[in-house]
Amino acid sequence: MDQFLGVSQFLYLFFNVVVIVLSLMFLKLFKHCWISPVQAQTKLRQNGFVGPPTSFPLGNFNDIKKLKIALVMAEKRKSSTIINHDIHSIALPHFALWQQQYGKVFMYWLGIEPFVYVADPEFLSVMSKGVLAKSWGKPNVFKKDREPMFGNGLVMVEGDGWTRHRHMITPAFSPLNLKGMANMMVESTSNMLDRWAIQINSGNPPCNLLSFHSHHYVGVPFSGILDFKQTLEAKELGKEIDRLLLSIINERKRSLVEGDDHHDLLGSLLKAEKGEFTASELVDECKTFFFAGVETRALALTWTFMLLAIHPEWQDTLRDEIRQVIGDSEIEYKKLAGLKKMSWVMNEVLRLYPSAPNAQRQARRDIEVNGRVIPNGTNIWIDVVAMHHDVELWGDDVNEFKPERFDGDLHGGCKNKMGFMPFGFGGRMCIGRNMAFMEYKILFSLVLSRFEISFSPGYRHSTKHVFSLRPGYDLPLIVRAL
Ligand code: HEM
Repeated sequence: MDQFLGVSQFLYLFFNVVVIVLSLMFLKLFKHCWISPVQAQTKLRQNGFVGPPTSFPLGNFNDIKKLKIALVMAEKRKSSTIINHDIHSIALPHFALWQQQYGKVFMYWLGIEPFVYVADPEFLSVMSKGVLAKSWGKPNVFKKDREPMFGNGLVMVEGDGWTRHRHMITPAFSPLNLKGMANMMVESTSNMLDRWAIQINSGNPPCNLLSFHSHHYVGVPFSGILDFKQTLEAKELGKEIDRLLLSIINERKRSLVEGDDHHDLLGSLLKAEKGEFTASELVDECKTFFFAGVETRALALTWTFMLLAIHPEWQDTLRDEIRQVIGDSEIEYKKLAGLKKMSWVMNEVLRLYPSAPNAQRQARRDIEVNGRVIPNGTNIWIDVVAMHHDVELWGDDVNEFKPERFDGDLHGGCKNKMGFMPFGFGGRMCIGRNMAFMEYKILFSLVLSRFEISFSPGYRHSTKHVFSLRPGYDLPLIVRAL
């Protein structure tokens, strides 16, 4: 009997502990999913942030999805020959609609995460003045998705860690190191163009330049749950890339000790950081260089090919400049600065079709902007496409391809300097921008000296926003040798 009482008391105690643990877990979940979002919404509303009605637990996901589907249907019905650079409502239909209803700063929700949308450069300018670069957060909600690509590299790292990483990496992008990389870029581009020439001679001239961009897909918040298989695949791929990079880094370290110099980014980084990064930090930085640098550059090149195909007069203008600045001699790093019109073209391409169509931050403390408080933890979505296509900032010709607007003006005549930000803003501005300009100038100097570009009749103009801003369809071009 006593034994039976002992067992039943134990079961009673066990049951109570289970109930208490489950209740605590439920309360934690309830606070995270319900109380905290309601508190955040109340605070944002009290501070004057309004936005589209939201519902639990998806926030505005369904509205975004519906608008995108409606757009795809409309696009399919549209004539295939129209090329219109007024792309904001095509790439980001939900933001275009909400902007009409709520203005250039408003609140919206991705699931249970509050976002403040910003397409007002004045607001952005005041907001960024109040926060040190190292004190900005990157939205936690995206971190899981981006982990396989960036790890805890410079794009994602925060606080003093960011200051340390940025300080150690900056020398790798110095003019001296870029100069060392220039010859390698000339050589590899020339080899690629030789292959183009062979392709053309073999009677296969149209060239689909979409091969320039990679096809990785980056999910949106909750995609881990909604698309479990893809998340798992991304994780596996991330691990495989880590292993591969680690073996390359170890090999490079060995050859550096033996005095074997490499003039690429990893070579420059290893020389500059003097062993202060751990092996896994180096792996993360290599991944970061690849994913932050490759897709953005590939898209800048892709959109430039498209715009130069529409504007053969700009191909001629650039050819004249290349003849004057470089002539028949080899391309040298120091001459590239003279290609001013090429810089205008690159800026104008990145204005109309920014490879990085948004910048994101997360407040790590309350931020006051003109008397309104963005509460700690709020995510901030800066819509670069909207600002680059804002008629109030650029004037009536905002959607025209006019590289000359950058003649003598780094901001292309934009009424607010923060309105043009293809490389981001503040201390976290793109570390690779000078490298990107160098590579762009080398590539187009070589391409335009040898080839003429025009559209293949199959081209259909459209844009698609999947993390970056990509062409909606392939980009078939006709490439003719000059
Ligand atoms: C056309 C080419 C490129 C474009 C349009 C571009 C654009 C951007 C943008 C918009 C940011 C975010 C800045 C912010 O959040 O305020 C960024 C950051 C960054 N970019 Fe680029 N980028 C390009 C090329 C490159 C290249 C070639 C590399 C390196 C090889 C690179 C490495 C990075 C890194 C590491 C960051 C993070 C910087 C930090 O947080 O301190 N990018 N880039």
